[in-house]
Parts: sequence; C-alpha cells; structure tokens
Amino acid sequence: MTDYHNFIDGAWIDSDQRNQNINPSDTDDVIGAYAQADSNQTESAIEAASRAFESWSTGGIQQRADALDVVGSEILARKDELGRLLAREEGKILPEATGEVVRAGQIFKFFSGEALRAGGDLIPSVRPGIQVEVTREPVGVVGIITPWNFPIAIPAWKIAPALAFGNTVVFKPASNAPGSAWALAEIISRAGFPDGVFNLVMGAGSVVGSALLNDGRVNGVSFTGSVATGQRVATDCSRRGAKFQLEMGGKNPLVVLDDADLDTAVECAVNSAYYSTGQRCTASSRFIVTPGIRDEFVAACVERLQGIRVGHALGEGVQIGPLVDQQQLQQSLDYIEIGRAEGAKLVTGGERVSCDTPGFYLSPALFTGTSNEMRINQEEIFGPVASVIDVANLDEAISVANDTEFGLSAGICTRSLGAATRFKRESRAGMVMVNLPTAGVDYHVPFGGIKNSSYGPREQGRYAAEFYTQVKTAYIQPA
Ligand SMILES: NC(=O)C1=CN([C@@H]2O[C@H](COP(=O)(O)OP(=O)(O)OC[C@H]3O[C@@H](n4cnc5c(N)ncnc54)[C@H](OP(=O)(O)O)[C@@H]3O)[C@@H](O)[C@H]2O)C=CC1
Ligand SMILES: O=C(O)CCC(=O)C(=O)O
Repeated sequence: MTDYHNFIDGAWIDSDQRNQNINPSDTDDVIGAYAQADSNQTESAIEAASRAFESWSTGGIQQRADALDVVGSEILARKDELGRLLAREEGKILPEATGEVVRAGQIFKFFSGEALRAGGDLIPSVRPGIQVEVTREPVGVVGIITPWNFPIAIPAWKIAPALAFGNTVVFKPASNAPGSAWALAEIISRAGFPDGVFNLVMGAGSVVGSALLNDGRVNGVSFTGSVATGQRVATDCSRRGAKFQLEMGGKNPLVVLDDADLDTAVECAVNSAYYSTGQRCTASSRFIVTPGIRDEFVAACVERLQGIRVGHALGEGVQIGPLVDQQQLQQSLDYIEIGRAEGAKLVTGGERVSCDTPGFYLSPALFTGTSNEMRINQEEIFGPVASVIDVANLDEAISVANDTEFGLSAGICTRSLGAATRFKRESRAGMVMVNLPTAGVDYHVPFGGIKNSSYGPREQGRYAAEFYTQVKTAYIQPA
C-alpha cells in the first residue's frame, strides 16, 4: 500500500497519523494511506499561502494561464486512470467517474482562459475631468473545503478560479475520498505554480477544517457539504469578517405533468434520483406527478428500476454503484424505515444487494402514497431513494415543489411551453431544468441555489469571479 503525503509550501510532508481509504465497492480493497495533518501543519500551510500571496497576486497572468492549462491538459490526458481511481474510491460507476474527471480537466482549461480575460470598467465620474476605474483584486488566502461525492470536479471548480484570479489556496478535501484530491494536487505541484501558492492539507474536518475557519490569515472559505457544517463555516467566518461561500443540500423536485413524454419523464426521474447512487446535491428525490400520467409513470419507473444493475463501480454493465460508506448506507436504510413508519408505500427496492465483493450496495427505492410534509420528502436522504407525490395540477405542483427549505435545482417534464415557462419563473430554485434531469450540469455556467441550499455568489463559469475577487473603485483626476 502506498502512503500519500500533504503538500505544503512546495514540499511533500508526512504526518504521524494516516487515514486508510477503502473502496466502497470492495471493502477488502485499501486504496492508500493518506497523511492526516494536525493543526500545526495546517498553520504551516496557511503561513505558506500567506507568504506566497504578494508575488502571486501581482505576478503575470500569463504564468497563471499557462499553469492552469498544464493542469487541465494532464487531467484530460490521464482521464481513464483518474476515472478508475475515482470510481474505486467514491463508488460512482466508471463512465460517470471518467466523465467527472473530464469535467475537471475542462474546468482548468476554462479558467486558464478566464485568467487572461479578467477586466474592469472605466466609468466617467459625475464630476467633470475625473475617471472612475473599477477593478477586481484577489481576495487573499482562500480555504477550500470539499465533499466526497464529486472528489475531483468540486475541488477543480473551486481551486481553478481561486488560482486564476490571483489567490493562494489551502485545500482540505473530504476524508472519505482523498485519492482524487491527492492526484489533482500532485498534478498541480508540477504545473509551474510557485511554492506556497497551492497547498494540500488532508485531515479531519474537526482539525484541519476548523483551523482554516478560525485563522485570521484565511481571507475566504469556499465550502460544499452538509448544511450543519455549512452553518459552522458561516458562523466562524462571519465572526472574523472572512468572506465565505456555501453549497449545501437539496430536496429537488421533478414535476411530471399529464402532457409529458413518458419516456423522457422516466429517463429524467431515474437519472435524477438514482444515478451516482443518489449522492448528488442536485439529485431529485421528489417526483411530483399529475393524475393523467401518474399510474403509467409509476409503472414505467418501477419496471426500469427493477432492471437496473447494482454492483461494483468498475463492473461491466453496472448502472448504480454502492453508497460511499457504511454511514451513508445506514442513512438511506434509516430513511426507508422512516418512510414506512410515516405510512408511505415502498413499491420497489430499498434492500441491501449482495455482490461478488463486500460493499455498501442498496437497490434503488421508490415510495408512493407520500405527502410533501413527510420527513422523507423534507430531509435530504443523499442515497438512491425517491418518492412520488400526487398533485392535482400545475398550480399545486409548483406549490409543492417550492415547499421545502432547500432551493438548488428543480425540474419539469412537459410538452407545454406555457407550463415550462411558468415553472421556470415561479420555481424557488437556483437552477431549473426542462425535460432534463435535475442533476448533471455544464462546467461553464453558474451553479448554485437559494434558501438553505447555498449562500454567497454562484460558483462556476465567469460568475466565479464574484467570490474569488473583490472590487476596488478608484477615482482618478489627472494632475
Ligand atoms: N451538497 C453536497 O454536495 C453534499 C452534501 N452532503 C450531505 O452531508 C451529509 C454528511 O456528509 P459529510 O461528508 O459528513 O459532510 P460534511 O459537511 O461533514 O463534510 C464536507 C466537508 O466538510 C469537512 N468538515 C467536517 N467537519 C468540519 C468542521 N467542523 N469544520 C470544517 N470542515 C469540516 C469535511 O471533512 P471530513 O471529510 O474530514 O469530515 C469535508 O471535507 C450527507 O449525507 C449529505 O446529506 C455531503 C456531501 C456533499
Ligand atoms: O449535478 C451535478 O452535476 C453537480 C452536483 C454537485 O455539485 C453535488 O452534488 O455536489
């Protein structure tokens, strides 16, 4: 088994403690032992990032663009190998994992270009003879805290814009899936960034994450993960005036109207709720269905789900891999019991699946006879579990869709332009999908939600500049 170290101030640094990364498709397969930083090592990384900031932020944008481009090219060239690693450590199936790696490579390429395109405004003053210049400057040292469910794409869409706009980075990946993060860091370490500009600090959230949140030298924190941890990020950062950005949960609705194309609706439902084993913040777990299509839709979903192959993420023809670990598996099983106790009817799935290798397998579960107030329809399950909620019409569908503390993505299947337009306008969500799954987004457009799903500026695309820069307004009168 190989040991993987942290990357601090341009050097690979070992720690006394290790975290073993286990393959959720085969718990006998240990992927590696990953160094666990303590608070002193985290402080060294913050100190290095702080020292490197001055010259990196004022240095040439060509150097930034070139280095980001090198990272993107290497990720794309190694997509098959990195995809296998990702599938092995996180449990999403190989095509999804390889797709995620490609997305990460494309993100670095995109932000390589953005480094060169950063601009400002020159605005005439209301006072004659004076010019007002609006420019964007980097924020400083940025702490990046990421989850396990997109272990290379989410780090990519935070690290690439941070570096492109002249910030320095201390990156803390999830303990559940450090392998892809380490591989990304190793690529970045050889891409031409000066020492200290990028630092990888693997370790427990309560140690490394907490140190990042509470250190006055960390000027901004970008976080994706649970609502509970997101709230802690918010409290700690606001206490000391640091900038922060949060991407958290979802309870995303998929509305299916009578006039929907049935095949499209079933495809959208199955993809949204069950692909990536339901472990996406954009996953749909509430199918909100009108009466004219309801029975056909449920029957077609059940047939499709019963034909789905659950198994090892690297297995040929497998469509759904395991949950990421025992805790996530147990969380889904618990919600299945909660749903039953609430009076919902489990029409298919929700059972542990035995495969050739020991892993956290669960068959895709669908409830009917549910109402929106039930806990299974209000709380994020983050597993392959969804419910059908019966509604009378579009009015009720919109009202039920919006009746949640979350607001990340929302989908509708319909052939009516009028219904789709109204849903788009009235959805209390940051992203709306029409005849498309609620999950699976492009890498070059804004990503994020409202209500308890997100806080702060949008991520991704050119909108990422909002978080990773701050605006300076200068008034200039030629002497
Ligand atoms: N919106 C999304 O995309 C995601 C949502 N979730 C939701 O969260 C639930 C729990 O998943 P989990 O992985 O525990 O999510 P967490 O929010 O605990 O983890 C996300 C990141 O935050 C870090 N972290 C944990 N505690 C702290 C802390 N005190 N200070 C700073 N950083 C910290 C974690 O580190 P470490 O890994 O070391 O604990 C990880 O890097 C899931 O069931 C799901 O509902 C989970 C993942 C992604
Ligand atoms: O749906 C997607 O493509 C992205 C989902 C995501 O970012 C997440 O689950 O954290």
